[in-house]
Amino acid sequence: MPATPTNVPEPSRTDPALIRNFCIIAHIDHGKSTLADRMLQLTGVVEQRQMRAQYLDRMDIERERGITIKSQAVRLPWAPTQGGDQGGGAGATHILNMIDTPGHVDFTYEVSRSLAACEGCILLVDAAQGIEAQTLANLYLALENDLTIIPVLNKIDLPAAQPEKYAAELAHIIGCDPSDVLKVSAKTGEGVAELLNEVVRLVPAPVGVKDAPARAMIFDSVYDAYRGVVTYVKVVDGTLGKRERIKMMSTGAAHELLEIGTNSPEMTPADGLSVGEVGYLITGVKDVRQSKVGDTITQYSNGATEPLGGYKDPKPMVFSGLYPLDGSDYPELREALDKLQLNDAALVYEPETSAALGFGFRVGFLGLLHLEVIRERLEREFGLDLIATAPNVIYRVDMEDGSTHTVTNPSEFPVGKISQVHEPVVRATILAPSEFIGAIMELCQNRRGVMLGMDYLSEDRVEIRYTLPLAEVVFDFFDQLKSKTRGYASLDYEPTGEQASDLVKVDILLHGDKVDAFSAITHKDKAYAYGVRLVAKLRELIPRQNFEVPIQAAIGSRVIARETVRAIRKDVLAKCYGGDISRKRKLLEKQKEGKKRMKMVGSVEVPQEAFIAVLSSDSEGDAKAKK
Ligand SMILES: Nc1nc2c(ncn2[C@@H]2O[C@H](COP(=O)(O)OP(=O)(O)OP(=O)(O)O)[C@@H](O)[C@H]2O)c(=O)[nH]1
Repeated sequence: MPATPTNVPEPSRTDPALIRNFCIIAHIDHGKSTLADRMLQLTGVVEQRQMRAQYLDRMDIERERGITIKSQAVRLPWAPTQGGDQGGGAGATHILNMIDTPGHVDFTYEVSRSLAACEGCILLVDAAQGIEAQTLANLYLALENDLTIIPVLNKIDLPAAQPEKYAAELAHIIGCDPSDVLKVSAKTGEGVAELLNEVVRLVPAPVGVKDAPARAMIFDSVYDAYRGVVTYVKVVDGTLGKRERIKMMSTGAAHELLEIGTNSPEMTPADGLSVGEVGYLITGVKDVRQSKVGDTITQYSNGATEPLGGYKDPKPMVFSGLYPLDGSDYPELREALDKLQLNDAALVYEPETSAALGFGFRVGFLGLLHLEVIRERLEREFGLDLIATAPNVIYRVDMEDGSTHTVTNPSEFPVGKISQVHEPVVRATILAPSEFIGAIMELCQNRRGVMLGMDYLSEDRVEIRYTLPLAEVVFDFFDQLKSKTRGYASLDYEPTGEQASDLVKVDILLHGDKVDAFSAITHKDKAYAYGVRLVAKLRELIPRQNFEVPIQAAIGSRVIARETVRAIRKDVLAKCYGGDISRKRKLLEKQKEGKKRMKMVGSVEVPQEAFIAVLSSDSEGDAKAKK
């Protein structure tokens, strides 16, 4: 049941001057959920007896089960002096909309849409740990969106807390006075009421044109098994009313508003939403791709003509083949992908067959993190065991006969006379303490980067900009960057087009048969190292067979590396003298078990582990060992 506070009367259409839209940004584990809990409690939207730890997270679990959905935005009524120490009676009741940002900054576009729905943010930092990479990455995004930033140190109840030290650090980074940094304990609730007062005092009220045609920005879109897609919006101009016909401005598609309302924190229907208000709407669409993050909603007739800025069509940048370990799980994999796509506008896939891995899908992702999240969800939520082929980007291949091929799978790289191969490039921005400049430059140089510039943000922090081939970024670049900078560097990149490069396809042959799953497109200078490394790795992983198995790496018909797995099946009974039949049986059973996990590739048995080991993300072109 909606827990409507009894003590605070709430106006149905809020005066924009009384609205404050804010979000909490923090490094992982710095206490964002705990602080949100305290706010729900203090503002009375969740009654004491219903309160339990991480209230909003609890809804997350429910959402997975399809019962209710996670609140992307919670409406909190707050009269500024309530619970504060100013005294003098309660002020006017304000509406604070706390907007959740997607957890990871790698989904920069989604995070920046959530931030665009706010006028201010709380920058939460653990008082025992100080600023971390994600704090900074989020902070810079908030600054880009012109948000008012309220610096807050959390966990001041901890004995290890060093509030003075970290207040100075925070103040230095955002350019305020250390005394402006608030200190709270989300655990005990100390300082949280004062923090809410500061949100009212410091965060600007939203501004918009009340009588204009409606313009609402979609900052999140969530699929719910019972209600279809729930779209979270911030109304920038005008008013959206119940049962109104609306239009998605990027596609022109029309929908009827079946329900509109706010979350406090359960969904509460309302008559409409107007300037500055944040809430949800339901149109009955069944697929988030029809209600895309960043799009502008307006009235169907006499609507706005100019969309709000910032809409980008999600475009897959990285592709990988996903195959069930057990071929009979293929229908389940298809079903799982269908389900995930309902909630993920950026996920695209099509069926694909591999001689080595059987039936699977070629799946397109926004980036490597997106890939990992999807893979993890397929395995965790749908119980699938998967093999993912090494991720690759999209290549454009011009042939001498004038034709052009778009390649999303290395095994489809055209044969014949190629005139030029183009690959996507990104503009990468790396922020890190200046002591790591050398290590970062070395890494970028190794990845075929071209430096664009470098600036000192403070005396010991730098911003380094590079153009890098996307293919070099998607392979463990972030991991390498983190390990070379002790976790301090943050990385952001955006696509900036493509460049012609000297690229070749390296094939791996087992006993003369090409193994499509191991084909890779690499820079010519790295092809040899890739071939040698892969072949050596496979030799270690492929057990001896009844016959000799040559393992070769080749560019076209030219073999660049070769190893051999010598013949002879391992006789597991060789050392087993005498007549202990049970021991013999055990050994044979064990051998049989091992064989079950083999895949036949042509005439060669390859253990699953070989695929997994070879395709894991450290199978990178340059010979740098992963730390
Ligand atoms: N002592 C103390 N512990 C706190 C405080 N705030 C949060 N914690 C603890 O810190 C841990 C992380 O808190 P969360 O609220 O889950 O952090 P989060 O930032 O939401 O983390 P993610 O949801 O994983 O990003 C939990 O074990 C909390 O109990 C605080 O003020 N004092």
